[in-house]
Amino acid sequence: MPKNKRSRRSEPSTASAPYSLSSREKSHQQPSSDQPDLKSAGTNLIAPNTSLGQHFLKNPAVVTAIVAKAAIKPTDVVLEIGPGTGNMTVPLLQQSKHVVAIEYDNRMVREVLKRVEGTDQERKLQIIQGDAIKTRFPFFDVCVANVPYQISSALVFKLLSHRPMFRCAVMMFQEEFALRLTARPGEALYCRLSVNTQLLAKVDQLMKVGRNNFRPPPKVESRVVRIELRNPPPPVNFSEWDGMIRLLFNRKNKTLRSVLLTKPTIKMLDENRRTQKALNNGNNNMNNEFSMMEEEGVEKGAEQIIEEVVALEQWKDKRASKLDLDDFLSLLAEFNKRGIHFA
Ligand SMILES: C[S@@+](CC[C@H](N)C(=O)[O-])C[C@H]1O[C@@H](n2cnc3c(N)ncnc32)[C@H](O)[C@@H]1O
Repeated sequence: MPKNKRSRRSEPSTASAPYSLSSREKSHQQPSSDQPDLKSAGTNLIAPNTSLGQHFLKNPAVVTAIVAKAAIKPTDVVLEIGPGTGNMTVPLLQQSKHVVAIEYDNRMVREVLKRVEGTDQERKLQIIQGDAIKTRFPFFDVCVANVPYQISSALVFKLLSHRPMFRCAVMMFQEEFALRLTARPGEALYCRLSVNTQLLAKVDQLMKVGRNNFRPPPKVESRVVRIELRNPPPPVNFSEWDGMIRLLFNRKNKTLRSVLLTKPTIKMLDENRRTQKALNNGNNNMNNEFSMMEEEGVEKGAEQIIEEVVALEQWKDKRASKLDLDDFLSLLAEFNKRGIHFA
């Protein structure tokens, strides 16, 4: 989908011109008996606002496949982000106990409501109008989303930290974003997003979805992934972890030594060290790492400690682009042991 900036308009836009279907699109919309009827979606009456990522799924087979991958149980509460005109909302309602949908555009909110009005599904649907990133998520078992690609990253991080844990999230993303989620060390797409997501969740690639399955077609191909949070979560302070990963992936192909031994990084780590020390002194904890180091008269600055760590055999000449989760976890432990903290 387009890489436009997120639009944050105070007034959601209204349709300026009818959006009519080409005959090819019409033929795509013929539902089979076991597929959702997307014809009643009314998307042909509303001009899609592409700055809100409004590319609606028009192929009922894709909708059915996504909903099937979510393996929804009749007792489930489903969270849908960006229901649009409700193409997925209707089958989700049919299979679950309750659907909470968060939609930014009030034209879409009206459209979904219109679609279920007077049906058995009406009482099972709750729509929240607002920005999904700023909205507090309710309790849910499964999340299903075909979202504007400009909020993908914020949404993934929001889901990764959501509690209580949910069973899974089945989500459509721009192809490259989806591939970043599962990229492995040494692959070109391996990045901070890959490492952070894989630390906190298991991600599976489920299917590719071509541009022509959407109306209007986005500029890029898409993929559907399933995200399952690791339970229990890894025993790591995430802000500290992310502080280190963010630094190292700023220049992922440089050696750890050259990324960490820069003036601003040393300054920042020394400041963190002083803060940590003040906090620890405030807590009057005589057993902490600083008081032990002071007693031994071995207190060092961040620069010296970084030199020491990156000279260790396992880190010598290593680059973030080639390190895996276990490597990063032991690197962080190595620094923490010496009183260096990244947050
Ligand atoms: C790609 S369309 C998908 C519509 C529908 N789920 C489908 O598959 O046909 C994305 C939807 O997300 C909505 N949206 C955009 N930004 C949003 C945000 N920040 N929070 C919630 N919904 C948003 C758009 O208005 C649009 O209806």
